[in-house]
Amino acid sequence: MIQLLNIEKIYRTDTIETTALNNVNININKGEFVSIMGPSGCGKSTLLNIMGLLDAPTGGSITMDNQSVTSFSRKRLAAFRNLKLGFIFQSYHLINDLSVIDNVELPLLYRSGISGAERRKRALEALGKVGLSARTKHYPNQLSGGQRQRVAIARAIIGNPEILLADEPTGNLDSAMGDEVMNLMLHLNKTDGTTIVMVTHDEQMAKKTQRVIHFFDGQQVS
Ligand SMILES: Nc1ncnc2c1ncn2[C@@H]1O[C@H](COP(=O)(O)OP(=O)(O)OP(=O)(O)O)[C@@H](O)[C@H]1O
Repeated sequence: MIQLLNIEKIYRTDTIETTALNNVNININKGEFVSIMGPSGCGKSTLLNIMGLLDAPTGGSITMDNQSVTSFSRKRLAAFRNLKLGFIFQSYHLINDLSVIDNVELPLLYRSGISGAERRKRALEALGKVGLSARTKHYPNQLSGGQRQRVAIARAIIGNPEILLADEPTGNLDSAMGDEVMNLMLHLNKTDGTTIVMVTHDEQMAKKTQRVIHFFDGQQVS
C-alpha cells in the first residue's frame, strides 16, 4: 500500500543542515496497523508528514496505492491526499468556531459533487462510528480530550480513506481515554480494513498494533 524507497530528508537553512531521514526503506501492506516508535528528534513526524504527502523528501521515491506519487504535481497530490488519506494529530486540530458536525464535514467540502445533504448524512454516520451521535451540535471546547480526538477521527474517516496516519493520537489523553481512542482505531482497522500508521511514544499502545518500526537518528533500526 505504501512503499518508501531510499527516502532522505535534509532540512537546509543558510547555516544549518539537519538530516532528519537517511536511507529509509519501508513497505506497509494494505490493511496493516503499524506503529512507529523512537526517541524525540529521530524523525518520526518527518516520516509521517512524508507518508502523508504533506512534505516532500529530498531524495528517494514513494509509491502509494500502486501510484508513483513522487512525480505528482502539487494539485494532483492535494487531490490524492483528500481522496486516499486521513490524518489524526496529537492536539486534534479541530476548528473551535465550528460545531462538531461542521468540523467533521470539512474534508468533503474540498470534494466536488457532494451535496450539503450528503455531507450531513455522511458526517452523522462518521460520528455514529465514533460514538458521538449525541454531540453533533456541541463545540470542541465543550468536549473532553477523548471526545475531541474521536471527533478528529470522524473527520479523518468521513472520506473513507484507505490510509489513516496518526501522529501521537493518544499523547494528550489519560490512559482510559487513550484506550478508548486506540480501541476505535483497532476497530476501524479490523472492520473497514483501513491501513493505519501511528507514531507513538507509548509502548502499551504500540504493542496492540501488528508491527512496530523502531527509529533512531533518522533510520529504521528494527
Ligand atoms: N522544519 C524543520 N527545519 C529544520 N529542522 C527540522 C524541521 N523539522 C524537524 N527538523 C529536525 O529534524 C529532526 C527530526 O524531527 P522530527 O520532528 O521528525 O522528530 P520526532 O521523532 O517526530 O520528534 P518528537 O518525538 O520530539 O516529536 C530533528 O532533529 C528536528 O530538529
